[in-house]
Amino acid sequence: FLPFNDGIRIRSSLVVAVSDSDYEDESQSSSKRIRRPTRIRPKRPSKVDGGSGGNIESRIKEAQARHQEALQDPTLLSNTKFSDRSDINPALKRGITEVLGLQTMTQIQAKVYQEALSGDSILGRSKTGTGKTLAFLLPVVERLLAFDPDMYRPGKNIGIIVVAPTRELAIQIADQAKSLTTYLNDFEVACIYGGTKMQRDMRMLSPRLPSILVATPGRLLVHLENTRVERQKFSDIAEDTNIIVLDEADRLFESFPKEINTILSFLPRATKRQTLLFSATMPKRFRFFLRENMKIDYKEIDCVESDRSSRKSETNLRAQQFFHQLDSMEHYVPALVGLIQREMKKEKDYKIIVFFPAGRLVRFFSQFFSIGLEIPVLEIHSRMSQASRNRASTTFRNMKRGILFTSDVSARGIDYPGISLVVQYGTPSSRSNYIHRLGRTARAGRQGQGLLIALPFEEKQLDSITRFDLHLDSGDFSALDHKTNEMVETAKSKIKSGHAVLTTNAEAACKAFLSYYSGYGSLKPADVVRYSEEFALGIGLSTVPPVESKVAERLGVQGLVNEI
Ligand SMILES: Nc1ncnc2c1ncn2[C@@H]1O[C@H](COP(=O)(O)OP(=O)(O)OP(=O)(O)O)[C@@H](O)[C@H]1O
Repeated sequence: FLPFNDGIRIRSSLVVAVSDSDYEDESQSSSKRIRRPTRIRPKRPSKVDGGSGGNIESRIKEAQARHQEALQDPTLLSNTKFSDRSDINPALKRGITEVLGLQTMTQIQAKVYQEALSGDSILGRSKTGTGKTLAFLLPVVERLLAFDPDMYRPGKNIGIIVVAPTRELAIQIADQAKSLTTYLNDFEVACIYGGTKMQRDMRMLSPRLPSILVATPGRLLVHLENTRVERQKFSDIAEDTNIIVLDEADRLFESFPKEINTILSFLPRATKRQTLLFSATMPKRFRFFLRENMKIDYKEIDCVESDRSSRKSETNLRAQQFFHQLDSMEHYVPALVGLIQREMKKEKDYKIIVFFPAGRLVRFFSQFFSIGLEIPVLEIHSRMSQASRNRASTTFRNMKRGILFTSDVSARGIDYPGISLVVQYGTPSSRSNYIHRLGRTARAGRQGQGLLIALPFEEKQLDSITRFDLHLDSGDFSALDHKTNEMVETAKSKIKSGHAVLTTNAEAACKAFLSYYSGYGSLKPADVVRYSEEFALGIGLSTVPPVESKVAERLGVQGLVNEI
């Protein structure tokens, strides 16, 4: 974490009118394709947050089913029904029960509501899939409604800014805010994120400002530093925003420290605003960082620590966790194929997410499966255009059965309904990362499974995760049936002979493998190159494709690979 200077204003001296060019936000995307931004308008209940958008009877049924599922996790719900609380605005209650389809507050929702309504800053932690989104949205909207006109005027101020680390998560939060506020008048929700045209953001910010603005850090910062809305500097508008929420706060501070630091410096001082920080994980160094550097006097609400009944106390009780150790890189591809086939046979309504360590690996394997093995697979990673990302995300959300290959852009916060299995193909970089990826399954009382596949050289990394009570999955995935084996070999021979799509992506995947594992644990450069060569052979290439000398030097493998 970088040193943090909350309260010190860091401003760009140059404030320019918005240009027509694209801006990227999270450092992840190289795409220049443009997506129409989401203007989220309340009052029109729509198909959001797993809701059917159907008639009232079907929504009531859905709500009852959701409540029954929630009851399956004895640690999830509190004793408080939303309808029992007289201090929740009736219009918000309607949004919660009729649109979101919820009856009883979860533990985190009940605890945060109580505390946040007073305006205190909150550091909130509860396990993945326990309803943190509504836990922060409900009290802040309720507070906003109670503000005097000198604090907040609808359309003239942005009441609440919510920052989330990925675009999909920002969209999801905005969707939930829209559902919650469906029956409120004079209340708008807007969502801005990278990969879209700035001009379109402007249409969401003017002529009226939204009550809630959900944003990714990069795009928000661009507006704070450069934009004028109706001739007013956006940064001056933000000076009057008294409530800020940082969702997945540990990730935001870890990956975007400068951006978050600067964003907060544009807002009212910590003592004058309400700051809500949420995540399922609060690593020690993050707490230390907050204590040392942030001048926020926050209350801590930790629903994880209080849950001592569970041994696997940081992961979700309803997620069964398995691991499998690959004994040779030769098995990398067959084990992946065999595993997917096994799961497809095992569950009628399989809905599987497979996490890979890099976007280029995601791209290659989704094409290897879709083109080479005729097993359709969706992909989401930061190397796609935002439009394709959104399309894949919506498709997967609505699928009863399907497979998504993805990178860590989908690791946090994303709430795809009904995930039966989360596979982590390669040991994740940290405990937190493991918890968040696993948390895409077994949400809100549902059951699910997680399977971590450790590569032959990842034993040590796996050790640091054993505290999660992983059970061994000793299945022999790599023993493929004759037909599948033939298909794998045919796909590999296409790659060898220079298939237009597969070969290019195989080469990119191989470079990504080399690059990712070069910075990994205590692997020696010669070993990284050896494993990369074995990976290359496994996907049909004859060797690691040549890398630029500069890159080889950066990765510490100069002289060990072919350089150009
Ligand atoms: N009170 C409730 N009763 C039943 N289900 C709920 C309740 N509140 C939220 N949910 C459902 O729980 C699911 C997970 O909610 P949400 O995405 O807010 O979890 P989260 O705690 O933020 O998870 P993550 O840590 O992964 O971001 C959603 O499908 C949501 O509709």
